[in-house]
Amino acid sequence: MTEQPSADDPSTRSTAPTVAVVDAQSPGNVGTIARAMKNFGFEDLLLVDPPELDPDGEAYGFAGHAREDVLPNATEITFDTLVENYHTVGCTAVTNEDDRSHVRFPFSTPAGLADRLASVETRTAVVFGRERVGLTNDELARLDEICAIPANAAYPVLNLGQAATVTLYELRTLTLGDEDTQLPDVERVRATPPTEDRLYEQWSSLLEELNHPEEKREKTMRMIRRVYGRADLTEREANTFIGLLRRATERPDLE
Ligand SMILES: C[S@@+](CC[C@H](N)C(=O)[O-])C[C@H]1O[C@@H](n2cnc3c(N)ncnc32)[C@H](O)[C@@H]1O
Repeated sequence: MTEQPSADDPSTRSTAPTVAVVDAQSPGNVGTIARAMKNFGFEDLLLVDPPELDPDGEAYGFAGHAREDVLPNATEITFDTLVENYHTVGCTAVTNEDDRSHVRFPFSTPAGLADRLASVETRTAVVFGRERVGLTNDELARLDEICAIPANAAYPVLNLGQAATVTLYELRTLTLGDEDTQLPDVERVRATPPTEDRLYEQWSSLLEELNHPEEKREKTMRMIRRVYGRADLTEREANTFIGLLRRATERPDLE
């Protein structure tokens, strides 16, 4: 682990948020967070009172490819230096039982935070707390803002690694462009109006073959249009339905 940074350290000038963990306690949690950081394009990990990170231990075992960079480059920092040098966002569960004038209010969701941070160039640290007791009220009171993941009111407290993963997933828009994610950019070819017309004509023919009652046909056709309208069919899907409907219409046992 490297020494704590000075305010002028160029490695900490990135506008992508830094991730900070206060007293992570379990090395496994540090590894899980480092891996989530690598998955979602975050590089700078700050650790306040970190546990021992043995290269043959859980932290490196859980970190996946982050064992090559995020984890060995993690920096130890004091809480004081963290709050002095960063715009700090404290992540904590918030419930209806919390006093509204309390240090947990007001709060953003991770998605709201991502939107807001997109338009500011502040050196931000997203701060997570201890597995057992989270961030203390005294610590939360010293942070600039609060972020809470909306979860089940009956049990909104995620474990540390999960909380960091969900939060960093939402914040990925600050670090990864579309071209940086692995999902292929497959062009979705919507069914063209002439294909849709052929689809509805084929349905009409089938209703005819089925001797569907005349007085119901208009309503039935409207329903079919609405269903396909909501389904937002691709050209290929529409053609598959046309083929199936044609085969159904031409079945000799319908005559
Ligand atoms: C297991 S939790 C700590 C539990 C502790 N009893 C508390 O209520 O803060 C560990 C860390 O995960 C994060 N966390 C857990 N649930 C969260 C939520 N719903 N929203 C934001 N952060 C959360 C916080 O950073 C918290 O300090």
